[in-house]
Amino acid sequence: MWLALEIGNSRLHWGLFRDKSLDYTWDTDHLSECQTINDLPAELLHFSISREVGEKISFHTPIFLASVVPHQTKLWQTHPHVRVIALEQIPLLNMYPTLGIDRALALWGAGKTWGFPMLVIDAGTALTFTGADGHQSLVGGAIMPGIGLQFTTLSEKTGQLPQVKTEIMSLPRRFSLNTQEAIQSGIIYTVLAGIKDFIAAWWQLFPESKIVLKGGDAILVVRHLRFLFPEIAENLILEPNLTFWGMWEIVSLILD
Ligand SMILES: Nc1ncnc2c1ncn2[C@@H]1O[C@H](COP(=O)(O)OP(=O)(O)OP(=O)(O)O)[C@@H](O)[C@H]1O
Ligand SMILES: CC(C)(CO)[C@@H](O)C(=O)NCCC(=O)O
Ligand SMILES: [K+]
Repeated sequence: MWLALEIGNSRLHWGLFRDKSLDYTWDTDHLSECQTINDLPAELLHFSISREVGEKISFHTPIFLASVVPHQTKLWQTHPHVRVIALEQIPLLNMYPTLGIDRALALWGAGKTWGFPMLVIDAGTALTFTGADGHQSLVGGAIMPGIGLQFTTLSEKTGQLPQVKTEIMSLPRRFSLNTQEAIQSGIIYTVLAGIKDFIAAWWQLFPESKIVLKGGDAILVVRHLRFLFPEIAENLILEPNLTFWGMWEIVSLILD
């Protein structure tokens, strides 16, 4: 039994693995800077998870960590049972040194599960595209501000734009007559058009490629894509736990 800990820019994502199965997943907040690992033991692991999970894990349960937030990595490295997964441990070819470990793991996990070539779209804090060819070699990708970040920066960096709700249940009018809807329209339609365009460009290169979507905003993205571009949406695979599958692939090599 081991814990997978993915440290993203917004929060911590946890997974509890037993053998090949991912028994539970949950999210918690980042550790605050003043906390040390000695403050946490049980409390932290039990924080915001069910009693059922809490009883299964202890301070001694091994934690395999993949992080894209260096100062959070530092805090967790003081934990005696934490092992940090590094880019070099991922067998993907043609990686560049500053590639995010989350992107590499998600791509590796997706390719191992559904086959290469593969494109992963992560609709998280940042919205990223990451693709590999049929030889398990990184082709490359793109990074843009995620949906939540676009809303937040717009309100924070302007004098009179409000913070608007990110969860857009139904699509706004494209040409809006109020500020809130105009912001939603601008962000959601350009994000969806951008995703459609990247997918079209990828399928030009790799017509047979599967595409997998993950991240905090993935469900929102798929819902709207279904409405606007159903032929694209029906070919997407939604897998919230993609990074954990990538971690499982790597950790089972280590534990063998
Ligand atoms: N409960 C939630 N807490 C935080 N963000 C959420 C939540 N539900 C949906 N979101 C959305 O998810 C996005 C963040 O995605 P995610 O949680 O995958 O990010 P992350 O922790 O930074 O991971 P990554 O670094 O892989 O992007 C935000 O844009 C936010 O709008
Ligand atoms: C792009 C993010 C923030 C997505 O989580 C992360 O993968 C990261 O910090 N990447 C480093 C830069 C890169 O992947 O090229
Ligand atoms: K940064």
